[in-house]
Amino acid sequence: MKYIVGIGGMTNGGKTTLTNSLLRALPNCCAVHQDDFFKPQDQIAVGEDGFKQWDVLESLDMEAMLSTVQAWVSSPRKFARAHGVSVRLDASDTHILILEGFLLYSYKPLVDLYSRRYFLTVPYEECKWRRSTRSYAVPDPPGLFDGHVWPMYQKYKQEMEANGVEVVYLDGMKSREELFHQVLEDIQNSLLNRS
Ligand SMILES: Nc1ncnc2c1ncn2[C@@H]1O[C@H](COP(=O)(O)OP(=O)(O)O)[C@@H](O)[C@H]1O
Ligand SMILES: NC(=O)c1ccc[n+]([C@@H]2O[C@H](COP(=O)(O)O)[C@@H](O)[C@H]2O)c1
Ligand SMILES: [Mg+2]
Repeated sequence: MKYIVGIGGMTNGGKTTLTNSLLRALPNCCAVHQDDFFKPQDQIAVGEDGFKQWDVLESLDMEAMLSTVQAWVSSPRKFARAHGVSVRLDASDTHILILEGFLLYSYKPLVDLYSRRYFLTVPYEECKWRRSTRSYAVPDPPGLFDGHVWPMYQKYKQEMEANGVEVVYLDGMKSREELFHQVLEDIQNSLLNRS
């Protein structure tokens, strides 16, 4: 069985942290990180607001991300081997792929592929604070969070809801351990119901 999990939601909600814990715990599990598909800096548009528009779908090479997912779908074993994930021969024939990123549910060709879509959120103040402690490959210029990051987050989330995309909301204020156990149990239950 092939099972695709989305760990989506806002920037600094805790997506990458949660994904790394799940990867260690789930058998035959690979991950694809949306952050690996940002286009080069010189291809990122500059908005009327003067900010580079990192937080829009057009700044990501989503076709390349889709191809990567399709490669996993066509052969999860080959994909796992190529990505250094050991395939457990004793485990049932279940293969899991985690897609992780801040715009997972806004790209039409991917949206129906998920078996389960999670969406991490934290309150505005917490998000802004966590973001201020991060160092991205391209550092945030002053004012980016309020001028670009937060408005784009709200826009895409509203679109997702208007399109009726079903997600399981996760409270990113819970501890790392609590979130990990909650999602691990939920995935395990969902797998049991399918088998
Ligand atoms: N459950 C949590 N509670 C408190 N801080 C967290 C939690 N999960 C992650 N963090 C911290 O928040 C920041 C963003 O986490 P990260 O997993 O990189 O988020 P994302 O990938 O969603 O941007 C990091 O400094 C991380 O250590
Ligand atoms: N990885 C990069 O090349 C890069 C560059 C500039 C901004 N970012 C930021 O990365 C964020 C998405 O990643 P997180 O969800 O892990 O925060 C976006 O909000 C974007 O502004 C990433
Ligand atoms: Mg991340």
